[in-house]
Formats: sequence, C-alpha cells, structure tokens
Amino acid sequence: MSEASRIGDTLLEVKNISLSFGGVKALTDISFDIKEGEVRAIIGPNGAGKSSMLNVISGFYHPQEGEVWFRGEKRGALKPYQVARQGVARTFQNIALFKGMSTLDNLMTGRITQMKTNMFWQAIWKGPAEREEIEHRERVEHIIDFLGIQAIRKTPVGRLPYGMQKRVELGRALAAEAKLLLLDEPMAGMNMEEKEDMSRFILDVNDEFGTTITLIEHDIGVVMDLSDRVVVLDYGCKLADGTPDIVRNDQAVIDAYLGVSHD
Ligand SMILES: Nc1ncnc2c1ncn2[C@@H]1O[C@H](COP(=O)(O)OP(=O)(O)OP(=O)(O)O)[C@@H](O)[C@H]1O
Repeated sequence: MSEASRIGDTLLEVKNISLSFGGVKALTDISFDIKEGEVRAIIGPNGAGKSSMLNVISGFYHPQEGEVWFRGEKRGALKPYQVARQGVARTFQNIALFKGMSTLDNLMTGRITQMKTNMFWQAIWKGPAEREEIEHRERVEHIIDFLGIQAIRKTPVGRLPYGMQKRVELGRALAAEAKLLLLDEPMAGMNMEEKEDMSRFILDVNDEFGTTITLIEHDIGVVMDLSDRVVVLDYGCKLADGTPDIVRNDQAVIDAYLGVSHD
C-alpha cells in the first residue's frame, strides 16, 4: 500500500502538555499529533520524559496543563480502563503478563475491554455469554496464527524466553482490537534476531490490521527503519519532530542525543 493511502487524518493530538512530580518537571509544553495508520516513535535520552508522555496518552498520568484530543474530541480526565475502552491499548517497559497463566489465557485477558455480557447474563442465561466467548476465542486464535505462537499456546508464559514473552504481550495488546497501540520499549533486552522479528511483527500489525502504532525505543537504528515520523524529547522538552531523515539530520538532536550523524 502506498504511504499516502496508508496514513490518514489526525487520530490523537497532545496540546501543550506539562507534567510535574513535585519539583520535577517531567514534561514542558509538549505538542504533537499521531495520524491514523502511521508508526510514530517517541525517542530521547534517559529521563527525557518518554514514558511520562506515553502514560499521559494512556490515561495513567493526568497532566497539570494541556489537552489530549482523540478522534476529534477533547478527552476528559479518564481512568486508564476508560481510555482502553476508547481504543487505546499498551504494553509496558517491564513485561506485565500473568506469568502462571498460559499464552492463550493471557491473550484472552486482552479481550476484557471488548466484553459486552456482564455477570447478570452469565448467571441467568448462558446463551449470549457463550456466543461471546466463542467470538473472543476466534479472534485470539487468529492472533496466535498471526504471531506464529501455536507451539506455546498452552505454556505458562513465565517459562518462555524473554523475546517470546514480549511477543505474547504484543498479542495481548492486539487482542484488545485497539485503534492506537502504545508500545513501551518493545525491543528492550532483545538480541538482534529477536529485534528483527519484533520489527517485522510491528510492521505487519500496522499493515494487516491498520493499527496506528506509537512506540518508545532506545535502538535508534530500529526506530529510524520502523517509523513514519519521530518526535524527540530532551529534559521534558520537544527537541525535534519529523520524518526519520529530518530528525537524524537535525543538529540539536545530533548534539543532544545521537552524538554522531547517522548518514
Ligand atoms: N512517578 C514519578 N514520580 C516522580 N518522578 C517521576 C515519575 N515518573 C517520571 N518521573 C521523572 O520524570 C522525568 C522523566 O521520566 P520518564 O520516565 O518519563 O523518562 P524516560 O524518557 O521514559 O526515561 P527512560 O528512557 O530512562 O525510561 C525523570 O526525571 C523521572 O525521574
């Protein structure tokens, strides 16, 4: 698909976001947008404010100043589960799976935001709840196929190698059928081969499901290959914003973060 047809209108916009923790200013007057269908990276040195920004988008942190707009509407002070119900899913820097549960059951927990029947229906009439369960299973089976993890579907995730756990975590976020997927360092701690696999899955997810993806990643090479646009933070301020080409040639970015020009 051509770039022009893949990327659509603005999906999410943060406007003039400032966030402090006591005396620490984590974010100062940050504005940028995320367009439908794009892969958008947030990069910056340690402590630059990347995770804080992701936490603002996912509703875990509420900034003292600024606004978040999602699908053309200003978002109120929603709780994280309400943001998730609107179609924003995320993964965490440290894997947050249920280690004793199987891959399949972990993926099923990703369906919670999509569940429509409640305890009342489940108690008095199993029909709708059973039909829903079948639908959820079908969706999860599709994700298992897509990520090529059939062999580990019954394995407790705590026994899986790290790279595989990260893949399951991606699968759980996919199970939520999000419009916007937030990935917090999806390749941290991976070897080169695992990083290549994960990069391929991220691009395939973007392509096949049309999911908009925003990711934080420390490996600059990976970020530049994956992303349509990159926003660079430094000491809580926005340093640069644009295509990988623009960002990698920006002198302020080279000075503050990259250290050397990546020609
Ligand atoms: N919950 C919190 N309480 C207090 N200070 C915080 C909290 N979260 C972040 N900070 C501070 O805000 C600043 C930005 O941190 P943040 O974790 O967002 O940066 P980061 O770019 O994600 O860093 P890293 O790459 O190391 O994960 C840091 O000075 C950090 O210590």
